[in-house]
Amino acid sequence: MTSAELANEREYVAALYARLDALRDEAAGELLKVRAGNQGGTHQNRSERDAFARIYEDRVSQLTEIDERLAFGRLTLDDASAADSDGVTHRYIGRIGLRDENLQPILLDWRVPQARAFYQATAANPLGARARRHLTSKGRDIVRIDDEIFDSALLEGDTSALQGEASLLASLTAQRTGRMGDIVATIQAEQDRIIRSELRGVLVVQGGPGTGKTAVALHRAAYLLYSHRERLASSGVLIVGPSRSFLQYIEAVLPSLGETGVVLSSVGQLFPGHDTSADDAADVARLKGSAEMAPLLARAVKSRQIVPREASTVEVNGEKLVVEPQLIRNAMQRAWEGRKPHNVARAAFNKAALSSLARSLAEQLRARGNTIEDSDQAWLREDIRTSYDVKVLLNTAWMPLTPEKLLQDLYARPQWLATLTGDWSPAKRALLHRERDADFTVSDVPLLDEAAELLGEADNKGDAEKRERKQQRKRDIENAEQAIRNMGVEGLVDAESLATGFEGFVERGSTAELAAADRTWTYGHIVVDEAQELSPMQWRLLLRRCPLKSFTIVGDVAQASAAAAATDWDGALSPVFGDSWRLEELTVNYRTPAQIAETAESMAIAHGLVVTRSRSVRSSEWPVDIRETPDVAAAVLDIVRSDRALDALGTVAIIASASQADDLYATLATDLRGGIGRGAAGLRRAVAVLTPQESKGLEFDTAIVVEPQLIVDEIDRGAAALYVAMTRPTQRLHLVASGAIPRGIRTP
Ligand SMILES: Nc1ncnc2c1ncn2[C@@H]1O[C@H](COP(=O)(O)OP(=O)(O)OP(=O)(O)O)[C@@H](O)[C@H]1O
Repeated sequence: MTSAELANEREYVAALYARLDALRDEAAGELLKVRAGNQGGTHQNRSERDAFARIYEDRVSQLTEIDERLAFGRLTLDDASAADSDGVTHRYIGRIGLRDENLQPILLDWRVPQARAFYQATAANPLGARARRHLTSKGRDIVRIDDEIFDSALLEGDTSALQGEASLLASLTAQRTGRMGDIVATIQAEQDRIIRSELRGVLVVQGGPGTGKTAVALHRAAYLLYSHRERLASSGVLIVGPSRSFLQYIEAVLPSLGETGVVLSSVGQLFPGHDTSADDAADVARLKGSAEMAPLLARAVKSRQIVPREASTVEVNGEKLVVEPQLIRNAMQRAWEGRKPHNVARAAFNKAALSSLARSLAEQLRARGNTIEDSDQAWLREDIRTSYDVKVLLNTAWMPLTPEKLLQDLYARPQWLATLTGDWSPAKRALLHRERDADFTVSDVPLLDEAAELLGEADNKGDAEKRERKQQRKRDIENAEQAIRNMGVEGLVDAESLATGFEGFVERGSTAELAAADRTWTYGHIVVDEAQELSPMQWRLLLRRCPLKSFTIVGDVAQASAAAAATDWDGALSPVFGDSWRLEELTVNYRTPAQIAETAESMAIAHGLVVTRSRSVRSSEWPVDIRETPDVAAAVLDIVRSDRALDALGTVAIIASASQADDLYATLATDLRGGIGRGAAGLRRAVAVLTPQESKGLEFDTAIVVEPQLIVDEIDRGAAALYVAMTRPTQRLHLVASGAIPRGIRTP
């Protein structure tokens, strides 16, 4: 690399920033114009102008925010027709695409097909590229360039220029902030292939800890939103993660890639209106997650459609009428024929029962010598409908139900549960027992959803309104597309944002907002992270959210530690997707230094876990530190202090089983005061105290794993939990124990 080359790049990137500033000024000018013209016209004209004003505002802030690392790469391509005297063309790759005044591209969005070679070219398969250059910037300035040459003709005898991994290593050793950042500048070829894999079907990405599964899943979401904007704008993308703290950790990645229209949800939040984070004991969670809960709930609903054992007498306007059980049974039969959910079918049941009752009443009155014309049927029906006795009779036979009530009854009424589970042991039934007012747990969420599916909406009006809202959203997007064509601003604004701008017209909300609040919403694509943890009931829920079965599923079966989790993909996925899913593997560990990864893998293998071996891209200077001491808290404090002395701004996780974590936090908080936090709150502090479960998917400069043998012994699937804990650090791992050190750790 010569200083002249660096100077050239500085000049080019400075010109890109100049263009960025000009575009921003232009958008700001347009905004002023739209605002100035914002009087008069029809209501619709005004509303459209409001919408455009919002678009320009967004555009201005997007162009302002993109300032960091606007351009990060350059491809050198063979091009005989190029104006360049060397017969080569350069293409710059960045976070957004830019064109000059003559509409010639001067910067390519990283997601366009022409940018593929930047991520995938190799010397063996250069994909038309002769060289690739990584640009490292500080603020707006380029401070370093690193070249990879695929064509020997371009080498100037100096092969030390082959240092493509330099910017990757720089980003990997950078201090962790407690929030995940994007990796657009350094996406690796095996990752890029997964990111750009086609939208259709089910893609499963398996990889050991730190292989970039989460990073890849998020960049794939950004890629799909960009490449399939038309389809995904109105249906939306859902990203599911294991916990709120995990969502907090990843939430900045998509906005930094310019994508805000996704729904992020933890598994505990997938049933709108409930936000759960606590879970049941392992054996209870395992039962609640098992597929046998689906037929049990179906039986529970069916058993709430009750044919009376004996005839009953109802009073209608002073007239006594005997109602035989057969009349109710027949009405139920009619309702079942419609194959509708319980609350919806109830309307058909009521209708059929009321008609039969009206007929019986008419016959009874006629038998007594009254004249009843056909035209009198209507008021007879009305009399029956408003009769208190009839209401009680029909409601007892077919009560409207909510998912919450169904589940609470099932848990709090052991006798009813017993009638539904004749083949269960009493001990198994007891697992479900709990008080009616107990809080719902994460494992209840898919059961609530299953129940809601079986029950349907209690009032059909709600259903109709939701359908209308969805249709309206589709119409808004079509109108927005038309408006964009009319105003000649294609490429500047997208229909999704413009349609959202129409909400001034009627308060409707963005696709993401609508989707998040609506249980019956079906998404265009779903990304599931830490997917190995999902139970069969959770998979059923997710499938209902995307019947088109367009999924990206990432995880590591060796890290499966939830009670109802699967230990192989086939077992987890075949009941949901059959064999129509494709598997990709990630094999390079970007997070954990080699000596830590090896120790963790050795422990995992010694405990019988099937790990996907991966290659660490680096090692760090700190060997795994094992401390055996009777005073664990003092040792942890000592390690935290020396770690802070080594790296005052780094992040530290203290990972301990639940029985230890709270006490440790209480002890350490006295010494570390505001610098330490428990659970998700710890992620905003220098030191976080977490259980292995809470640490899932996260990473820290240093991890201190406390009483590792207790983690193995106390937690269901404890070895997997310890494997998760040991693979969190990017630099240093300490193990502190007053008791035994788990098998496999001393002999890496
Ligand atoms: N191509 C890349 N360039 C730079 N950093 C990367 C790249 N790929 C992954 N990383 C970094 O490696 C770390 C681990 O990535 P990530 O959290 O996505 O791994 P994971 O496979 O989901 O791990 P786990 O299974 O342990 O949750 C993150 O800091 C991520 O930013």
